[in-house]
Amino acid sequence: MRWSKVFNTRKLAGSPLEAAKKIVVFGGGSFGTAMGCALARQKPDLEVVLLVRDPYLCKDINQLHENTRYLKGFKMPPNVRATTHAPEAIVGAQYAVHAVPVQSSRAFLQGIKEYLPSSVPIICVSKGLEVGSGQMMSELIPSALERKQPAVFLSGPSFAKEVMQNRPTGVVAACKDAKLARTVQALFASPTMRVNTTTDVVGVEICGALKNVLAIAAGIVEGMDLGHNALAALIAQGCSEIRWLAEKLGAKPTTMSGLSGLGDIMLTCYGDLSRNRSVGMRLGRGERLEDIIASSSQVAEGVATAGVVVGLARKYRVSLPVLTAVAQVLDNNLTAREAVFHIMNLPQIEEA
Ligand SMILES: NC(=O)c1ccc[n+]([C@@H]2O[C@H](COP(=O)([O-])OP(=O)(O)OC[C@H]3O[C@@H](n4cnc5c(N)ncnc54)[C@H](O)[C@@H]3O)[C@@H](O)[C@H]2O)c1
Ligand SMILES: O=P(O)(O)OC[C@H](O)CO
Repeated sequence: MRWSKVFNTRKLAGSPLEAAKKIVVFGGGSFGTAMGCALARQKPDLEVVLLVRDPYLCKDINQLHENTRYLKGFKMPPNVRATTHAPEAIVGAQYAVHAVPVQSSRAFLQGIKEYLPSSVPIICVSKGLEVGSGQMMSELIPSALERKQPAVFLSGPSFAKEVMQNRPTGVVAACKDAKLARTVQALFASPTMRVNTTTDVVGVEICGALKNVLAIAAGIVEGMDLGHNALAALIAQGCSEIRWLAEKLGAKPTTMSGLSGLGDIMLTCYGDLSRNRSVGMRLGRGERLEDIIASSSQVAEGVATAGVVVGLARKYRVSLPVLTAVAQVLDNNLTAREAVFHIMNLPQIEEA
């Protein structure tokens, strides 16, 4: 009740949502679609354009008002449409929501940079670290565009399906420019979406990337049927490891206990809808990674990010037994059973 009162007073004329006429969404997968629809539901005359690659999916979205590949069975608001034509998608847009998987983001951004004015804020929802460069999205975006671009990093516990169902969700908008973070807060805030703000971009990004790796570990424990005790101990250890690395990178401790930290860790490690957790579950049951990836049409960012974490652990001289064991299992250097044995037989420690 209190939320909706705040919401009603905030949505006065002159708000960012009121001023917005068109928003482009890069990537018409599950989360791009869900966040595009969340915006479109708030303002029927807002034009939301999904930039997609597949002309068949594009046709379905425009004719059936349904994303038949990524969110089958959900009707999309009539003010959401799709196109495969980047210049047409981008022209006149006041904001760009970036929902392309991290490993494809550099090539994607290089491809559209000439059409995207340098003043248009990117609202990045992708979570992960780039293989090779080790960069976070806040580093990758200016690097790929070869210029400064205003960017906000929106993260937190938010399964696409539940956003699409308009179920209550809380996220955090991170930007060094607090005013821009508040603009994005006002854009997405609704009676079913709470948006906190922070200037801790590094903290929000590292938590969002590493929780995917931890969710794979949680899935492995679940898939091996090791029990509730093991799962809780693993997640607690994983939280410590994320905190150790995040602190080295300059993240704020409060971010760890916030929506993008603990909130998203809990959702992804325990929630059945997590793709990363389900990759882990299948690994824990003995399936091969190649087969799991071949049978899935959706991205599990933790698979690529796990390898990057090994490099970060080395670079910042921090011991991350659980997170680095995930990379070892994914690379076939350890079986899931060996990884568990290895972690259980590490020296007993004082809690830190
Ligand atoms: N699904 C969720 O619940 C959720 C929630 C929060 C954040 N995220 C993050 O959002 C990002 C996108 O995830 P998703 O769930 O939408 O993924 P998805 O697998 O459902 O869809 C990915 C989309 O990106 C497109 N794509 C892939 N490579 C591309 C390229 N080179 N150029 C252009 N488009 C390309 C695909 O065609 C597809 O439309 C990920 O980083 C994910 O971690 C997802
Ligand atoms: O399905 P996952 O594992 O990619 O997780 C989705 C979101 O990041 C949850 O907040």
